[in-house]
Amino acid sequence: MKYIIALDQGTTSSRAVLFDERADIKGIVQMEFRQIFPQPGWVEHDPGEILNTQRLVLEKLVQKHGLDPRDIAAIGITNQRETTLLWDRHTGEPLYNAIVWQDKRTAPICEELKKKGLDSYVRQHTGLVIDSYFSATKIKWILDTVPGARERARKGDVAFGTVDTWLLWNLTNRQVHATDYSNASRTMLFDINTLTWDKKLLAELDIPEAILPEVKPSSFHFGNWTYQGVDIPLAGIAGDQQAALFGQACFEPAMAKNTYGTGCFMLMNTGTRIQLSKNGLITTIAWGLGGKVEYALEGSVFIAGAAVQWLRDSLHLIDQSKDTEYFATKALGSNEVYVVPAFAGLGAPYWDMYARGAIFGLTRDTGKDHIIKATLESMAYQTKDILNAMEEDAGLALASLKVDGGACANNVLMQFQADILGTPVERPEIIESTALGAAYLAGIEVGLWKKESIVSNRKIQKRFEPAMDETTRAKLYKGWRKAVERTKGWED
Ligand SMILES: Nc1ncnc2c1ncn2[C@@H]1O[C@H](COP(=O)(O)OP(=O)(O)O)[C@@H](O)[C@H]1O
Ligand SMILES: O=P(O)(O)OC[C@H](O)CO
Repeated sequence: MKYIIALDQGTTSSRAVLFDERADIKGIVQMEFRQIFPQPGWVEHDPGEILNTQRLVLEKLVQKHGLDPRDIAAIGITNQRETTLLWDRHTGEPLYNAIVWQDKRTAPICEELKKKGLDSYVRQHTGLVIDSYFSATKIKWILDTVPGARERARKGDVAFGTVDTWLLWNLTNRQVHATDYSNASRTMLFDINTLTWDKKLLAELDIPEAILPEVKPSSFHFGNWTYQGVDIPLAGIAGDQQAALFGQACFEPAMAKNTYGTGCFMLMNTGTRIQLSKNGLITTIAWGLGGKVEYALEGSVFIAGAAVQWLRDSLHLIDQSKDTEYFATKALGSNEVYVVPAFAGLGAPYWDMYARGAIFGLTRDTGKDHIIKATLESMAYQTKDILNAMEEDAGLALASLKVDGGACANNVLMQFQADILGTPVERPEIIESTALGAAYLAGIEVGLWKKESIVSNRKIQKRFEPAMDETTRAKLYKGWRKAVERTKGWED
């Protein structure tokens, strides 16, 4: 029996997932790591913790299942995207903590770019909107802030990477400095038309080209992880949301999935066509595979499951994420409270770096249950904002929404999602689509699987049918839009 391991380096935890030849999950080892909030709006990770937790879960998984390293056909890497690391090529020492995708400190740099009138250039070339979400301004901030950093970078002593690149470089014993097309397309420095780094944007931000990784297909033999003397191919890399699109077998244009993790990310395959959104979505590379690159439209919501963590860790209203289902059930039928979790500004389709969170509709009888329920519902409302934009861009209505990610295990949330969309919601048997996608990409490269067989492997576990009348749906959604309007531009 041969195995594939997926390394899923997420925003809040590092996971290693073991798949057998049938792509069934045989084991998962997971470790959370620290979220560092040095100032309001700033979010950092310790690069050493990212690496150590990821290495530990990988080694634990291999040991726990008594795997012979020769039976591990390949490893795939998938990762939280945009999060930015710079390190010394000689010592491996990071120049600064990893600046996480949610971090808002570079909003002023974005304003400068906007003032220079670069919005449409950025859109045309990178498919993105100018926002602190993407890596480019985070790189500039580190180069501007760490003494001597830019000089060292010019001399070729510094490497930049998103998390996949950091892991790959370390797992290959500092041999390979590379990334894949899907991750490169999240930097705001990569031209998605020509598939090259964009010289004009590099110059505007004063980022030396010498720090950049090589860009390769997502299914590719990047290098080896040597374990107990055996070389195991690192044969796939993709950003976690693109990996989930792959894992859900969304291979044809107009096929879409929505992942409910820390954030919420809906991606729709647009094939080999670059489609620019008229409704606040971004255009991204889905993957590079079989000698071509495919694209996707994406709606990125910054806070989804993270709002549930806020209920747990900051408000102490619940002990565990899954408790939300119990409390929300107690408040079913009451819909007057809205939580807008704009803790890190608002992403698609609003793109407001200055929005901040708020709770609306409080009355004397509002209790814990209502706030918990409204927090869950905020994920569904944000998803509706995105789906509306996507359907308008694509000129079609989705027959059903494919879901995955940690929070899609919540039945109350999924039923409300179907209700508020008026569209059925399909939950697959394997909700670890991200890891599955990374495993598939690696397995294809080493000849274990074929893309065609992946479609027949996907099984639905539960389908949620809409049960809400149109008048109620319209009334509730109107309330949500009103609430969102009032959170915009809160921070000066
Ligand atoms: N049953 C649940 N109900 C609501 N939220 C949940 C539930 N289970 C997990 N979550 C939320 O989902 C997120 C974890 O999902 P996961 O896909 O592991 O995220 P990530 O890859 O971003 O770390 C957490 O934010 C957690 O609070
Ligand atoms: O860690 P996740 O699963 O919330 O994903 C984060 C995204 O990749 C950020 O763009």
